[in-house]
Amino acid sequence: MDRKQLIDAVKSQMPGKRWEHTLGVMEAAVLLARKYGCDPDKAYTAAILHDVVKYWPVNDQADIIRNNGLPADLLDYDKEIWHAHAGAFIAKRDYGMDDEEILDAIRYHTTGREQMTLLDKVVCLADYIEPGRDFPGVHNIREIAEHSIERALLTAFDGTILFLLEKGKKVYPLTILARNDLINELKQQEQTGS
Ligand SMILES: Nc1ncnc2c1ncn2[C@@H]1O[C@H](COP(=O)(O)OP(=O)(O)O)[C@@H](O)[C@H]1O
Repeated sequence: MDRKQLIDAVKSQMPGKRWEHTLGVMEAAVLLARKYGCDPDKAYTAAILHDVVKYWPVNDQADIIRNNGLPADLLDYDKEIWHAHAGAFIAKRDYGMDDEEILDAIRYHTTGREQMTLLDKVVCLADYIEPGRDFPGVHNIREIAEHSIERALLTAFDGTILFLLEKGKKVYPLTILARNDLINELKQQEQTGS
């Protein structure tokens, strides 16, 4: 499948509004990749695919997780996070995506994870700050992203965690682990002056 075919195929899986969001993530991911030094092509491809199953019925997303050995604990948390893991599985099965770095970036784009790669960070942050996003605090995260991808992502995760706490919802622990890691990374950067 070439790039154009991939774009057309993924576009057909979602309503126009969500496709506009995907276009925004593609744009933001390429800019972040260029700025922070990871492969813009991989960032672009991961961004195309990141929400591929977002608009599939949630029962189908749950079945993908249940029937293919994906982390079953996801199903104990908000269904909003299922599409990332299910999406990585479908990207491989139905779209022939076999680049593990790209699959990881799709898989962890909503929750993050420990030891996030630069590509993981780029796609995850692009999802938060793409031009169509308009939630309280997004301008601040965009500004921080001008000088630190780790600090911007930390601020974004803090916002998501606070949002979930305020709503009385459970927090999938991977986001806490991702946050802890980012704090460690920032501390290290401070110590080494990088
Ligand atoms: N660690 C987590 N635990 C539970 N829910 C989470 C967690 N991280 C994110 N979410 C939920 O997922 C939502 C993210 O969805 P959204 O930004 O629409 O994802 P995407 O852009 O990938 O479709 C958040 O609003 C939040 O409700």
